[in-house]
Amino acid sequence: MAAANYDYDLIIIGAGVGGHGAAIHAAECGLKTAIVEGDVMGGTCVNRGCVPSKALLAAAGRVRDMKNADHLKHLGITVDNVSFDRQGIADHAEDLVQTIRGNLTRSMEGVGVDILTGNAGFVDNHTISYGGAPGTITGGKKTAKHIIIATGSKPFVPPGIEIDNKTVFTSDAGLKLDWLPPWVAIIGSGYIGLEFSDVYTALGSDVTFIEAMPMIMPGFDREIAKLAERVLISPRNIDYVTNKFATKVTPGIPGEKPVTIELTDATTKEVVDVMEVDACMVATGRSPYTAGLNLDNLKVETQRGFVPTNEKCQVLDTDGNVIEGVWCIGDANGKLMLAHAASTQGISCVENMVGRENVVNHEAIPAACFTHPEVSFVGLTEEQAKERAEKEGFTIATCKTSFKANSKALAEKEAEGMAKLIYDPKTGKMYGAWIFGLHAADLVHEISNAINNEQTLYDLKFTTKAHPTLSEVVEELYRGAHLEGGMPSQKLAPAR
Ligand SMILES: Cc1cc2nc3c(=O)[nH]c(=O)nc-3n(C[C@H](O)[C@H](O)[C@H](O)COP(=O)(O)OP(=O)(O)OC[C@H]3O[C@@H](n4cnc5c(N)ncnc54)[C@H](O)[C@@H]3O)c2cc1C
Ligand SMILES: NC(=O)c1ccc[n+]([C@@H]2O[C@H](COP(=O)([O-])OP(=O)(O)OC[C@H]3O[C@@H](n4cnc5c(N)ncnc54)[C@H](O)[C@@H]3O)[C@@H](O)[C@H]2O)c1
Repeated sequence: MAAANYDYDLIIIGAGVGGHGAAIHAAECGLKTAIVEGDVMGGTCVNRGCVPSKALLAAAGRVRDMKNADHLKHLGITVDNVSFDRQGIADHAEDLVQTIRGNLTRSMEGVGVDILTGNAGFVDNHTISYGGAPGTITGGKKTAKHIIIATGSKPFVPPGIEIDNKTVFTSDAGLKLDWLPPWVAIIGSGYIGLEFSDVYTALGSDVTFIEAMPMIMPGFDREIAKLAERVLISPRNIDYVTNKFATKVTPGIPGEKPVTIELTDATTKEVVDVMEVDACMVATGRSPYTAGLNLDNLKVETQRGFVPTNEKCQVLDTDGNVIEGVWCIGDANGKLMLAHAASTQGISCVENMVGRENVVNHEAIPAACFTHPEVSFVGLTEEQAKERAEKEGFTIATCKTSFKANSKALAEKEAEGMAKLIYDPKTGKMYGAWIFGLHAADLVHEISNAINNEQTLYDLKFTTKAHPTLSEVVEELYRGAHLEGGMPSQKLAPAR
């Protein structure tokens, strides 16, 4: 039974991972819930993002490993004639998408969430209209006490770049792995660019990065980016240009006519080169997918397309006031464009709806780039932490450890890597952690959970990990951190 006078307690617009997380939790909390999807279930992550990209990375990673004769020889192994089937790898990704899309849909049906189809937009803050063809809203109307916008994002393509989805494409078409261009230029060296460079080079393509910022991997902690460059870029068939914008990209014809890319210097704004390559992937970020929601009816003005929200993900009107009953989560609010951030925000909104105060700490949300080896982090870079420390008047210190000191990594002969912790030596508060190395994506959670639970290094310094495990990399960080308040010896297990 929904709240008085409404069809539902909660309607969610968009069935991506954010919408899914909110729907499952709402049903568990006893809220009568519906989710409206204008396209296929699962959104970006399942259909055009995390899921197919990780399937490609898994297969390409195996190819890279098995072709790495040097590494295998050190383990006493010889493998001859490694080959792969491009279509087979593409099929693996597509099969996984189908499986996870089915699981996601059934999991919502299983807890009684109503699935409505068609594009949705607002009539008012408690009413949506849905069911028309994309871009139109002509179907039925439904009311709810609460409405969550979870409409996600689409690839951002800078002006001047012509997409033909064959020789010039974004991740949407790239994930289909229709062909393996001998030489591919990737515009943007963020998450998507890096992960695709890992896939392409493992499968034999050469890569050139075009990056607008003065350095590649500009979002990473500088020290980690330098090491990542030494391992992920320099030894591979990858080169790069930095401080250059791709200002004009013209598609080609595979095997006949090259793609041309006009490069403009970011400082002088002058065209400095025209590159010719076989293909070009555009990985220059993503734009919120909020058009068509009829946000005017709520007096909401988007900011570069993002829906303005407060710390609880409640939507704000043009005067900055909370619009009662309307929430926005995931890529559409732009707080942190990651799948698990979207779903955590969704759960948090539901908690607030049922009267349990909740605010997501985005500095405790981990992130990872699934290259081989992986990069992971939580919180701030050292550069950001220094800036904050200066502004807020505290000190920061860093502590580092190498995977070369870890027995498990050495046993695997994969000891190229480092971990770094950024903390306040007085309070033991952790502001950020960065890990580059084998299974970094899994290792970061211990630290992100600790930050979320507001644990300090005084709580963690002498915790124990099994030996030999990669987790001892994190143990090394905790033990190596210098605490000005002395050693927390009372935390040691009592002697027997
Ligand atoms: C190549 C790639 C790899 C990625 N890899 C990772 C990764 O490894 N880890 C990670 O954490 N993140 C990853 N991401 C990011 C992740 O996919 C997104 O952060 C996440 O999908 C955002 O979830 P969301 O629920 O906000 O939106 P989405 O997943 O985009 O879902 C939004 C849904 O809303 C629907 N919709 C939009 N408008 C309407 C409307 N008006 N009416 C009805 N329905 C509507 C859309 O059709 C869509 O299904 C990746 C992204 C890409 C592109
Ligand atoms: N493993 C993961 O969690 C994962 C994987 C893929 C994508 N994602 C998400 O998807 C989103 C999009 O990823 P992305 O890699 O496209 O974006 P990004 O923001 O990570 O990187 C974009 C890069 O492109 C550069 N750039 C922008 N315009 C340019 C231009 N005209 N010429 C040259 N360089 C230009 C930027 O300086 C930046 O380095 C990210 O926000 C990320 O959160 C996450």
